Amino acid sequence: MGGEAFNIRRVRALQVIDSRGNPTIKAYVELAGGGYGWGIAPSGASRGEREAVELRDGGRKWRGKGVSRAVAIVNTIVAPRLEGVDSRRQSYIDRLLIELDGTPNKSRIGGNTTTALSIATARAAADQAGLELFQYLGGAGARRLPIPILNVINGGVHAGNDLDFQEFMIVPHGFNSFTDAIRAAVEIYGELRGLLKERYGATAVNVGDEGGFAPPMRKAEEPLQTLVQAVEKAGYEPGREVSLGIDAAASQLYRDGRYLVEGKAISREELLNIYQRLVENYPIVYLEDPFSEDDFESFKAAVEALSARTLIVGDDLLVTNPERVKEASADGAVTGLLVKVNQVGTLTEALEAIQAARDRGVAHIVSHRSGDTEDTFIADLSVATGALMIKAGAPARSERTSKYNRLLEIEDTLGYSASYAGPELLGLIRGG
Ligand SMILES: O=C(O)[C@@H](CO)OP(=O)(O)O
Ligand SMILES: [Mg+2]
Repeated sequence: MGGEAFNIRRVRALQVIDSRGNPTIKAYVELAGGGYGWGIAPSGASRGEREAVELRDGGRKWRGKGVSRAVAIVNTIVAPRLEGVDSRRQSYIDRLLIELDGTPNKSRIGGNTTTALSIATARAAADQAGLELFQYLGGAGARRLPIPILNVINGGVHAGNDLDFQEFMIVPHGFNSFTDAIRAAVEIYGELRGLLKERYGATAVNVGDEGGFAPPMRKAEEPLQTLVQAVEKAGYEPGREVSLGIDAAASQLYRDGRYLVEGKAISREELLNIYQRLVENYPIVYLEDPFSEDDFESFKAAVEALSARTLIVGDDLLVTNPERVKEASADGAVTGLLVKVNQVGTLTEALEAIQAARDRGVAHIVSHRSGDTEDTFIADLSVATGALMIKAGAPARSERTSKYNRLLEIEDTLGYSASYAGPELLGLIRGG
């Protein structure tokens, strides 16, 4: 196949909408040989302060959230620079975008713009090569399916209830395949719906941004207890087959050195005590952003106190930034990295962050955003990079199920050569 076939012939962008009904940018890349790719930027609500900036128009149209400026930047400034470049040179193209932007946080051309372009480029090159996206990105070794961690009870800024912590997840690890894990998750989700309806009435099973329920609960014990019941009712063993996870998204709870939990401003030590109690009483294996994005010391304390039982994962703390990952991993502030391409803005930088984590024995978890779309790129990315887990919301709402469905398809495509990360989880935590 001639090298020229991979050259970029045309780059375009368009305004589309995400799962919250906000505009977002979709980029298209066409190659000389006919290869074709697209990518849509997702959008977070509980954003880290150090994330790449989303470029938005302001004003009255599209409720001020339009991305027509970002679209215009692609069509007039970026497109001429990328045309003629070999689409397989992902890192060169991403560097070009970084240089075109020229700011440390991508505020000029927008992290949303670069994310959509970066994904579209990878997809086009894979298409031209005639490879599945996960195989193009990950090679022959990419055949392990990640553990889905499903946010089934929502709180924090993702829901209108009084739960302080943002996400309560089920982690179906004790299975031999991704397919079996998803089946269990769906069964548990169904049992949970029944339990909540019985207890709180029909409105409690309205769903939050990520497809999870948002029942009128207050204390963290309530969702955890209910989840254990739902796991048991579905016929699975809590802790052995299905464990639990929390994303506290604690930056959202942080005010002047204290954390607002259950209506009180508590100290970091008191918050750590709460986690300790929860981890002792419930089969929690995943704890994300237990402290604020500036509270490195508390993350370290959490790793010391809790890492024999649960992963301590940095999201807002690390913002998928390779330098932050190096620092936090070397310092023992995390045992897990949450990966969101749009937090840093390019695929190349996200891959660097993953490499930095891997080099330091830190597991990585590929993640969606609370405002997401039909783009299933993260499913392929998780398999390509050998992620331990994927966080993609509840098994409801198509922008969430599309990721799980893509992984079901990948497992099917791989056939006998597929493996599942689940059975390794407990050994990995206990051993580390
Ligand atoms: O905090 C998180 O981990 C994410 C995704 O669940 O939320 P958001 O996209 O709003 O940052
Ligand atoms: Mg988070």
